[in-house]
Amino acid sequence: MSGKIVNVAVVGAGVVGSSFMNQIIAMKSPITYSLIYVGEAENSLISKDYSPLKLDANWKDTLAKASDKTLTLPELIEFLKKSPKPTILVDNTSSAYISGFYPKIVEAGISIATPNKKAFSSDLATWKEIFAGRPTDGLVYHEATVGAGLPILSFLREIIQTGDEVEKIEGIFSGTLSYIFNEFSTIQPNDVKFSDIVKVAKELGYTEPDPRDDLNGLDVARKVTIVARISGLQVENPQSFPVQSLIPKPLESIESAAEFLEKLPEYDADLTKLKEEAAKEKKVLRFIGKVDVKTNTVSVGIEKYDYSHPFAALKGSDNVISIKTKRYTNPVVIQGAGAGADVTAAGILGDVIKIAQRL
Ligand SMILES: NC(=O)C1=CN([C@@H]2O[C@H](COP(=O)(O)OP(=O)(O)OC[C@H]3O[C@@H](n4cnc5c(N)ncnc54)[C@H](OP(=O)(O)O)[C@@H]3O)[C@@H](O)[C@H]2O)C=CC1
Ligand SMILES: N[C@@H](CC=O)C(=O)O
Ligand code: NA
Repeated sequence: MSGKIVNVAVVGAGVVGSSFMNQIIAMKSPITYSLIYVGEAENSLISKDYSPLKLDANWKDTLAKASDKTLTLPELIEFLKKSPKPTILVDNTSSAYISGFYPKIVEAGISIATPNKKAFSSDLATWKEIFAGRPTDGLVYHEATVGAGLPILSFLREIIQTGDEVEKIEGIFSGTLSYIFNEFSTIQPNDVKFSDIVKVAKELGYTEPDPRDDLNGLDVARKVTIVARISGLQVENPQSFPVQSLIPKPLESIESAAEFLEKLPEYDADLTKLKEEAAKEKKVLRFIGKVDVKTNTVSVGIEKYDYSHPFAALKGSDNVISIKTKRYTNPVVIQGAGAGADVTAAGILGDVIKIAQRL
């Protein structure tokens, strides 16, 4: 037993955040992970004296009954700065507002574990600030921002640190779009409608809180921005390279996600035509992200693959990411579920453990 105690503050208890809470509460470990703050959008549990909150498997009921108002980010930072133990903030939201504070949080010596892609895929200057690496900075781990719990970022960072050089990364980076195209565009003909599968992907918890963030290609563009930056490319932002959107033009200006999903069936014919054209060539459609370090190019969009290609046989919400490097001339291929609450939460908790071991 090391006797080490690490304080943990959790923001966001939605699909992924709930699974994270269940896992951290159930986890047995020589390090004690002391939950001192759990905040939802409206209410929160705060341990004002930094003693561990008494939470068990019924934490949701306890949180629902909590009367503390959620701290604003500046208030939360002040609270965590005064924590008497090393502290990790777990951001389980998709909030750009919250992740906009990462540079300040890190500078305050607070570490971060998060599946939230926003800060890492916004402007390059923010990325540089977050990873400035000053000796007093908090640590930042974000494995679940790409491929959910799959070990993609840890693998990339480790091989690069040992002197390897990434040449090409290519693959299916979206659990949602993997699931949708695996069901929609198959080797055996089917009459599956694109809009129906989008709804199922949302029900299964694969999509972003607003599924349009998946369909417009931006979620994949964000992930590709992250792996490209780790691989050494100075990608300015996820809009600085070609990204294909699956949102029908007339639906681009609709405000609510609910109205968008209601109108989407009116445009099913376009993608059905595309898949039938591919089928005539004995091909399937897949949504791909590509990084070519040598030519400094990044792109995101639909591609056609022969029935014999491994991407054509993909199942469920699997991501498959192929990484070719100076040493791995035969690419390393990492495949597995790239979305879903439990696998994503495990990726975040794994990061919490890695941070705690280093604090
Ligand atoms: N789902 C998946 O498979 C994967 C998800 N991710 C990432 O995980 C993150 C969470 O996704 P998911 O759980 O699906 O999304 P959800 O919408 O289910 O959860 C987000 C939660 O954050 C809460 N929230 C928003 N703003 C605040 C705030 N200011 N303070 C406290 N809580 C807040 C929301 O509350 P409210 O609803 O009240 O606004 C909601 O409960 C996202 O960044 C996503 O990209 C990464 C990999 C896979
Ligand atoms: N919506 C995303 C969730 C993980 O990042 C996806 O479908 O891949
Ligand atoms: Na990952």
